[in-house]
Amino acid sequence: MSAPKIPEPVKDLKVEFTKIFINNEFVDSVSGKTFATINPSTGEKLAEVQEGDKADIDKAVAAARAAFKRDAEYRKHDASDRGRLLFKLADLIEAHRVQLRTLETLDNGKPFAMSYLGDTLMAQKVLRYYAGFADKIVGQTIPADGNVFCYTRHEPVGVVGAITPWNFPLHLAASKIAPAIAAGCTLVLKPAEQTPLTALYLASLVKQAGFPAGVINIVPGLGHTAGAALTNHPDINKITFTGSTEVGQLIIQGSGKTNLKRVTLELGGKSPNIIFPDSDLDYAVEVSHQAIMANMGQVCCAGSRTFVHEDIYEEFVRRSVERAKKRTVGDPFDPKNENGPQVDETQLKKILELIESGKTEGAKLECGGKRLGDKGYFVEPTVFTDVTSSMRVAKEEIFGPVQLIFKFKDVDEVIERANDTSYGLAAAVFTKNIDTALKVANSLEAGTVWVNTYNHFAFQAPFGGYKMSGQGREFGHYGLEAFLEVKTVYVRTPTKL
Ligand SMILES: NC(=O)c1ccc[n+]([C@@H]2O[C@H](COP(=O)([O-])OP(=O)(O)OC[C@H]3O[C@@H](n4cnc5c(N)ncnc54)[C@H](O)[C@@H]3O)[C@@H](O)[C@H]2O)c1
Repeated sequence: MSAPKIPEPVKDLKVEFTKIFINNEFVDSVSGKTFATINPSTGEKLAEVQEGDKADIDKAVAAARAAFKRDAEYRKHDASDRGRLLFKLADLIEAHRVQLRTLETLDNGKPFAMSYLGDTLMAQKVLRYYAGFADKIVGQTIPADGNVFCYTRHEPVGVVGAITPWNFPLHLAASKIAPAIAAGCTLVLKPAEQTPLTALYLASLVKQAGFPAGVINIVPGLGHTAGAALTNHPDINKITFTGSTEVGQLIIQGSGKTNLKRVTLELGGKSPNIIFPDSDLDYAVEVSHQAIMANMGQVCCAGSRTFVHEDIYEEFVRRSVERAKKRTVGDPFDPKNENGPQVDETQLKKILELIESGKTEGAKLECGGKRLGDKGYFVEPTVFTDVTSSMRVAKEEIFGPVQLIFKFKDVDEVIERANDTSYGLAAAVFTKNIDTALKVANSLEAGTVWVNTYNHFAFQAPFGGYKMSGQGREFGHYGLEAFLEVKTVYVRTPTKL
């Protein structure tokens, strides 16, 4: 299929939805508090949003629990009705895509085309993928020993708490909602405080789509208050979380301290991208550049450690630096810009501080390294060489447009170095040699490995991390199972069946 034409953004879009969404109603916070969401391109306030806290989370969880009761309207629906609701929500996102994309770019700063490709389109796709699953969730009949008829039922895990980050706000909100609803759960979603606006717009579409009250609730708020209240809530059966490894650890602790709620974690990464000398150099340089620079480097599986074979190292570095210098940065609504701003001042400062540490620790800054302008949170595309594994830039997730290029000599050495990280989200290898490709792919400790490509995503396939990059999987059938409990039923029979 050819890529659809990207339409013009909405001019002077008014922010309509800033309230907490509980029981299909937009309401103010119990405390009366609000927080500001900022346009990262200008640093100016976009809107004041109602700030949910523990009392609001309690209300939302009570609404989701009531909607999950066995005699509630939602539980009496046919499974295919849940699929129909998800299809309807996807259609509504498609109908409102220009408003949603405009809002995403205003709130997050990502290029308008990325708001289409990375968010509204992904949101539609994931909702449609799981909509089809709703009436295809099947158990087994089991030839158990003894005089019994034995079968399993796959039942919804219950009330789900979903916590999302700011880098793909709409896409990740939809990615939590879709499998939870397909499985028959109800849900309370807390979007990231930096980018709450598209999730709140989505709330208005939830109501239009016809979801019964309480099935999907959306509570904007801060992490250490609203997020923590959800994590520690005794009446939440499962948390599905995307965000940093540090907060992932708090979520597991919260589960352990309270009711052992199920937990799925999609966390950070420091993903290796390995280039062998037989690869197509122009292609490998471009894909490796995009692997780290796309979405301003704010991608959990970004190719943040580029390992290049010594035979092509000099030339690869030369071309990568040339490419990084050409990358256009500026107003994300201007289609000629490849990068917009980083999401907020905190991220800007974190990235600049890590760049400084790289320079102090002896890495060679080939290009970039500075803030661009004094308005908004723009960072120059940056390339470092002569990086060693002990440097902070090599170990910590920078989450910015900073490429690190390392030199290697042979396959076993690079596998070892690539795996020398506490993360394990993704990895890539570029080579024309199938034996090398398979050896590397099978040896890397990562949840996803790309061969001769990067950042290829399909909702039909699972995604998730080894080691400290996560727990469990999202997407595909694996992602659905994460929202299901398995019940085994034995029925005594007079004879062996
Ligand atoms: N693996 C993936 O699929 C994936 C995708 C996107 C982002 N990420 C990771 O997310 C991180 C960037 O996002 P971030 O800075 O927003 O992460 P973050 O962990 O600070 O925030 C993510 C979410 O958690 C909430 N939160 C913060 N403190 C909390 C607490 N104490 N209890 C409960 N919730 C809390 C935030 O409000 C936000 O909604 C990066 O590390 C990135 O790699 C991972």
